[in-house]
Amino acid sequence: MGYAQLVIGPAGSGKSTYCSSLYEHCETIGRTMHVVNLDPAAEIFNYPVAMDIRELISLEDVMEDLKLGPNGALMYCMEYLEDSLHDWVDEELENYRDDDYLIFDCPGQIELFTHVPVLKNFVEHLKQKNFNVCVVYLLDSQLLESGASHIASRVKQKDGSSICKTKQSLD
Ligand SMILES: Nc1nc2c(ncn2[C@@H]2O[C@H](COP(=O)(O)OP(=O)(O)OP(=O)(O)O)[C@@H](O)[C@H]2O)c(=O)[nH]1
Repeated sequence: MGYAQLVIGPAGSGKSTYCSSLYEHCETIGRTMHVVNLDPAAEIFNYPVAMDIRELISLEDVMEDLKLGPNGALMYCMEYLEDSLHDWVDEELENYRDDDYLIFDCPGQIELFTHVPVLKNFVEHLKQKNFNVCVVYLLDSQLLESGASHIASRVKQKDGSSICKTKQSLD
């Protein structure tokens, strides 16, 4: 069995910092772990990148070729990743032994979790590949003082669609 930890949370909440600290900690205590970059927009890393979505697809290429903005291009990249679960992802996972620990540094855009099932399917795929999966959700602790100011409350409408409530509407 392999072990996987998905690190998620809003942009700038400290996901990459957490991954890099965890990597350093594991090095110090003599444990092996590998950090995977799942953010096609990431450019600078403070940890050795073991597996990198940018080897599969580049955000810049998508923006240029498909004339998309950064958010649309990110969505495209992640759906491309989903389409590649049984080839690129599986081939990359083959490089890791049964008892290896993988940490996935994920993109922060909330749409990837609310609008499309990409990350959910990614987790399901890891589980099918015999990975024991957990998720770490990071949040700036200062935001805890005022929940309504940052939590977008998803409300089901009568027709089954959902809307997001912002601070103003919550107030
Ligand atoms: N004060 C403080 N700053 C932090 C902490 N963790 C991260 N930072 C800083 O916050 C900024 C963003 O950190 P990142 O690790 O890049 O955050 P991220 O969630 O990976 O960001 P995205 O990749 O843009 O989604 C950096 O300048 C970090 O140095 C923390 O625990 N405390």
